[in-house]
Parts: sequence; structure tokens; C-alpha cells
Amino acid sequence: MLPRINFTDTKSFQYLTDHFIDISGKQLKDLFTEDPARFEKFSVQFNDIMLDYSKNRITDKTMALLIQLTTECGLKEAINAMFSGEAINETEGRAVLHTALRNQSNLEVLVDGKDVMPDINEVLGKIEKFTDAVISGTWKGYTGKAITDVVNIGIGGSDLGPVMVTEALKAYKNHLNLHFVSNVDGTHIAETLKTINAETTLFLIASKTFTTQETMANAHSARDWFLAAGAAEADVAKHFAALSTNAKAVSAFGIDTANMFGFWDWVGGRYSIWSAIGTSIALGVGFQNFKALLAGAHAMDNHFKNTEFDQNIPVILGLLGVWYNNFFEAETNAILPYDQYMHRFAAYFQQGDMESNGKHVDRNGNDVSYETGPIIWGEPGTNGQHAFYQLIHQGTKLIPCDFIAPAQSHNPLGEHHTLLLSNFFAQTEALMNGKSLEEVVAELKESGKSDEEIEKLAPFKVFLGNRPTNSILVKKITPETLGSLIAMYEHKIFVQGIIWNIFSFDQWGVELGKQLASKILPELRSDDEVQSHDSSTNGLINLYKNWR
Ligand SMILES: O=P(O)(O)OC[C@H]1O[C@@H](O)[C@H](O)[C@@H](O)[C@@H]1O
Repeated sequence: MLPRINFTDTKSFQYLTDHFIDISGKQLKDLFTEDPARFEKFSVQFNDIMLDYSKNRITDKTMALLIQLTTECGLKEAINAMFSGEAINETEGRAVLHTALRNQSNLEVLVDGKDVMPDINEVLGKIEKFTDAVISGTWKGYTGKAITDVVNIGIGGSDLGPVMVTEALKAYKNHLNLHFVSNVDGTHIAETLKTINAETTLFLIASKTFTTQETMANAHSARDWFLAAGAAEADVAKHFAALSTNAKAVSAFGIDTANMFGFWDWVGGRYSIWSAIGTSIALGVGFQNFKALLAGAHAMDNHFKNTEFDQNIPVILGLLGVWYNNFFEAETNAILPYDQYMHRFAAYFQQGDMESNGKHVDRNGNDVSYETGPIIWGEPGTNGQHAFYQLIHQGTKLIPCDFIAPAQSHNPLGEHHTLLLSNFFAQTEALMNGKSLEEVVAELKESGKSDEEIEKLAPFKVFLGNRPTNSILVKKITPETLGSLIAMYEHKIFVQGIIWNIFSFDQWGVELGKQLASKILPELRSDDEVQSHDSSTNGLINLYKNWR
């Protein structure tokens, strides 16, 4: 059982509340002047990842109090409970063991007294054999041709992770063309089917439950298209594989369970890229690179489990997030990778973070009296700079940002990477230092503006600064480093869930919409006027019926 401590009742919360009054009046740039050792003090390097958190509105005291908060909230015990397979997903009665999927040490992990490692290794072995056969071309389609295209059909955790990772690791891609279909909007599958050939296409039906409406609709359409292209029922086995925990539903769909890659109910959907859901990754970049991704995540797991909290990257990130969320009342957190390959990274952690910590009921079943999960958003730099950074620099909202960049590019083309990184370094400096009225006036004077012009223009050109950022500089985006980065954010989310006293591994909030859609569906199938809802919903449905 996880602890049940209201963090606002802790001593450290009270101390932090007092301490916040001191800190909120301080300027980051002054903190740097006062303490030239800030970078050494507030940075941690782990393998090829450097977290510099010195540009945050913190002092030694802030960090000491935040660490004290972890003790009062039982974080250490909670970490041990997760890694040791306790059923910490209490509302679903399940363990939370995505860490076991990447447990390259192979030491036993017990769930209800049974070591899960042999099953995990068996599935990994099966994925390796299958992906090697498809990549090498020994796996043949129904007309004897090798596979050229792979279509992963899945949604949420069965889509976002594979999309994000295969994009982030595109530099490692082989000849297979990967496609991802998630939306139940027929456009998604229709447009994909236009680009592929049934004889050389492999469909991966990725669904933990194998009941998700969108995925099942897309899977059936893919199957119909495949059969309409001239293939026979018996050919389905060569072109359809399932990634799922639900063998019964997989068979019922018509996929041979020999082509099923299984996982278990102790793997949450948004934590499932490390499971058979990662098969599209292994197909796209090769099994060895998939293994390296797992190894990178495993290394971060060990760091998280074994490192003192003041040097523990996910713990530090989690606590900084709590500091801004609950004291500065920041509502969002931007993730800004300066790496085009990582363009889906923020989208991936929108699900990872918001589906985990978007909860208003605590572990005692009571409404919380404080803010929980932040809104996660972001786009790659430098594109974001020319779009929404205006608000980060000069808007009225405090937006803590994570800047992520690799020192080495996979595409060292001319000066591109140097240009990119000059922006990466400049933005965090600008956000911290801002530009004072005096500086603006001096600049305008130098550019030859009259006093009258200066008076008019100056206020608009002032940057208040004091805007906090983390810089995460990595050597290169390799499978290992990416694995570590993903696990780092997963554990950050865990830390925050523990502090906020919420259950991070269920997602009841997605159910209501599904329930109502299934009630509305038969109403849409008939032509009768609908009167069973409120006037807005009735009005919209009836107009839709008139227009369709
Ligand atoms: O993999 P499945 O079972 O099709 O589920 C897909 C997604 O379905 C959503 O409803 C859940 O909120 C997600 O957590 C999940 O990832």
C-alpha cells in the first residue's frame, strides 16, 4: 500500500510556504551573482545526460526542504513498493512493473510470488525472431514477397510511444516503411492504405485490451481492405500480428495467437513502449537498438532507485515541478527539445503526465485542496521560438520549461547544429536575465532613436526575466540515451504522484466520454430525431443528421 499523506499537512510544506515568500521576491540573476558555484551545485550528470537545474528559482534551502518533503511523504518507500511489484495501482488492483520489462539485470521480479522475468524474456525472444525475419526478408507475404511496409494500428499508449520513439530514432532506421494509424476518423486509415501494397504490408494491431473502439474499427477496415485486395482468409496470418494482453479477443479477431506478442496487466498503456507494444520500434530500427533503448531505461531505473535524492535526476525534476505547481501556481510545463527527431516527445508526455497525474481525488478518496498534474505541452525549438515563445518571455504566466538538446547531431550539416545550439543556450539565458528598462533605453539610444521615440517604445521591449528553466544537455540522441530520457520523465511523474497523494496509474477520467459515445452511437445510426439529451446536444445531433 502506498502512504496516504496529505502533503499540505507536512512540516516541510509549512516551511516551504514561508520560504516561498523569501524566494518569490528574488531575481534569478542575483542568485547567480551571490553564488558563483550555482552550476556545480545545481547540476547532475548521469552517463551522457547533464541536467542543469541552476536556472530555477531555488536556493540550497529550497532543495533541502523539498527533499525533506519526500521523507515526510514516504517517497523512498513508494519507490521500493513499485520496483518490488506491490499492487500500487490500487484502484485497479495491479502492480506497476514497466521497470521489469527493461530489467536487463535479469534479477527476479515477483508478482504475487511469481518471477515475471522468464515470461518477459520469452516474449522478447519471440519479438527478436519475428523482427529479424521481417527485416531480413525471410518473412514472406502471401505472394512470396518480402515485407516493405509496417502499419501499426493502435491509439494512446499503443501509438504515441512507438510514433515518438521511431521518429526520435529515425537516424537508426532500416528500409521498412513505418505507418501509424490511430484516429477512428476514416481519413487516417484511408490515406495510409493509399500508399501501401497488400502483398508487402504487415499490420500490427496494438492494443493492450484489444477492445478499444478506434483500434478495432481500424483493424477491421485494414483486414477488409487486405481481403478485398485478393488475399484469402488463410493469408491473414502472414500479414497481421497482435500486440496485446488479451489472447481471447485476438483469436476472436482472427489473428493466430502464434502471431501474438503478449504483455501483462501490470503494464500501464502509457508505460507500454517497453513491452510488445514496442514491436514497431524493433521493426523500424532493429531489435538490437530496441534492446539498447531498454538498457538506457534500465540504467535510469537504477539511478532512480539507488541514488540519494539530492543527486537523483527524476526526484529533482519532480520536486522542482511541485515547487512551481504548488507554490508559484504555474499551471503548465513546456518540454522543448532542440532536436527535430524528437518532435513528438512533448505529445508523448502529454499522455504520460496528464493521464497519470490529472486527478482531483487523493489516495484517501477525498478531493484534493491543492493543484495536481500540470498541463504538458511543447514543440521543438527553434520552431517554437517563432510561434509561442513570445508568451513565455513576456506574457503574464509563469511557464517552467525543460530545454533538451543533443551536443552531437546525427546530421552535422554545415553550421546547422551550431546555429541550433546557439539558440538553445540563448533562450534559457534570456528567460533568466530578461532585459531591464535601463538596458532597453541604452540600446535604443545607441540605435539613434530620439528621446520621444524611446519613451514610447521602451516599455514594450522590456523583458522581466526571472523565468525558470531546466537544461538537459545530452551527448547524442542514441537509443540508450533516449531510453534514459523517457524513463527519467516517467519517474518524475511518479515522484509527483507520490507527493500529491494521488494514484498515478489508473485513468478513470477517460471512461465517461467513451460510455456516452456508445449511448449516442445507436442514435446516430437511426434517422429519428433525438430528444434524449440537453438542448445543446440534441440540437447538434439533429443538425448533424440533417446535414449528413
Ligand atoms: O492499448 P489499448 O487497450 O487499446 O488502449 C489504448 C488507450 O486507451 C485509452 O482509453 C486509455 O486511456 C489509454 O491509457 C490507452 O493507452
